[in-house]
Amino acid sequence: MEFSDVENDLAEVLLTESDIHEKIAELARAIEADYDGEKLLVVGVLRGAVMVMADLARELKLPGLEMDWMAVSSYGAGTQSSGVVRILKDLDSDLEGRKVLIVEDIIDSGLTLSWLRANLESRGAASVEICALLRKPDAAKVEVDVRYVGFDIPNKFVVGYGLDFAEKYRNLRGVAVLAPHVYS
Ligand SMILES: O=P(O)(O)OC[C@H]1O[C@H](OP(=O)(O)OP(=O)(O)O)[C@H](O)[C@@H]1O
Ligand code: HPA
Ligand SMILES: [Mg+2]
Repeated sequence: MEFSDVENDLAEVLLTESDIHEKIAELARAIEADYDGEKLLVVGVLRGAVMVMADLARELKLPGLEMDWMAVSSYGAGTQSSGVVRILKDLDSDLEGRKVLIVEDIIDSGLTLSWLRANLESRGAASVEICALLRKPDAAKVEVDVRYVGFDIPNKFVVGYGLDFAEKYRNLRGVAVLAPHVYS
């Protein structure tokens, strides 16, 4: 879906498809350097991280790469985190002794990832690192130690490239600020 299809719902385009793909290649090179020769398990956080996970995993040249998925939710249909993280679908993999990289679309309040990292660490993983395409530094309620970040963005509700408002706009190829009239 192109921005022009939903132009009236968007206030501003922040990142184009090519901005994102350039950044994902950059992140992949950093990850490859850190996990060279190792068996890495990438964990995509459904549903927002589907696009980042699909693009990043295909960009990574790591022969031992495995992919698994977890679904958690803290936003429901609103634009504010409820602060309560629910597991909707758990991993299929055993994490004991594994090197794990959580792949996320966005760190907003940080509540989802700080909870998720602690949860995965408690399962005996050898290491748990985080890769997030977007981060809102001004929205942090808890600090999350992220090894790989794509872009720091303003504290505005954004959609596209996996990110939704009430399940819509996930299929936009870029990332845009949602116009306030859509949710107010
Ligand atoms: O840093 P936080 O404030 O916790 O927000 C970030 C999380 O919120 C969104 O997911 P959401 O819970 O809306 O579910 P979804 O991925 O299915 O859209 C987003 O995909 C992140 O997972
Ligand atoms: O800005 C956002 N947009 C969509 N989903 C989100 N989940 C956390 N922050 C956001
Ligand atoms: Mg999510």
